[in-house]
Amino acid sequence: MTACLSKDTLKIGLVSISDRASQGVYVDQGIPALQKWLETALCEPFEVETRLIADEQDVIEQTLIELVDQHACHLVLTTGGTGPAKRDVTPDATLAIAHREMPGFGEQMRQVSLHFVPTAILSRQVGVIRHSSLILNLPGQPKAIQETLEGVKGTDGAVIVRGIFSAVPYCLQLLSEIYIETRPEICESFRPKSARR
Ligand SMILES: Nc1ncnc2c1ncn2[C@@H]1O[C@H](COP(=O)(O)OP(=O)(O)OP(=O)(O)O)[C@@H](O)[C@H]1O
Ligand SMILES: Nc1nc2c(c(=O)[nH]1)N[C@H]1C(S)=C(S)[C@@H](COP(=O)(O)O)O[C@H]1N2
Repeated sequence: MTACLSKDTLKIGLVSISDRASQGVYVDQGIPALQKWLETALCEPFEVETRLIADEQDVIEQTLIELVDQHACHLVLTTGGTGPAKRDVTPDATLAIAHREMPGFGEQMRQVSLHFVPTAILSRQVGVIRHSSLILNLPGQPKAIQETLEGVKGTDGAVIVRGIFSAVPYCLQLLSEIYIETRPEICESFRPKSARR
């Protein structure tokens, strides 16, 4: 296992955005799927702040602001509400509270997801920076969490299209100097040689 070198503990906000899960119509699978994937992929302990909320733009905005500004999450992952339906407003809320956009994350997620479903093009998911935090929208299907974070692999396990999490450790390092490593068999992360510790 790779040595964990960060002095600060990584703090991650996990936000499941679903009308029905938040009303108890079905059990939320978003937060458990996010947490499970992170436990598998990250080589070091991390803290989470979780929220299960309805598809209401003002509630989503306030939740993202709270997780970044009050809880100082280095990374916030949302799941759900990225499509074209009227109540799918996660990307709109994310952009409304963003300081800077990171278009590569949305582009790469759609690339990855097109290998799984032709309707991947319907996801309006975005990646943004607020202060020193990275916020990424993942689609709502629980299986989309692993797909987009980990990418597309062949039957032999070889990577066909890289998942977005490959770029997350270096992005966090550039934003807040936190240094995290991933387990390469799950998701190999990259940083320039000069940035490696
Ligand atoms: N938190 C969740 N837990 C379990 N399944 C979910 C969750 N969120 C979404 N799904 C599943 O993925 C599908 C697509 O997600 P999407 O975000 O578009 O939800 P939706 O159809 O707008 O409904 P809702 O907001 O009520 O979950 C849902 O219809 C549901 O089957
Ligand atoms: N990896 C992945 N991406 C996906 C999907 C999926 O199942 N897997 N579903 C697609 C569908 S059907 C829709 S409508 C959009 C938006 O989904 P959301 O509203 O659940 O966020 O995400 C797309 N992206």
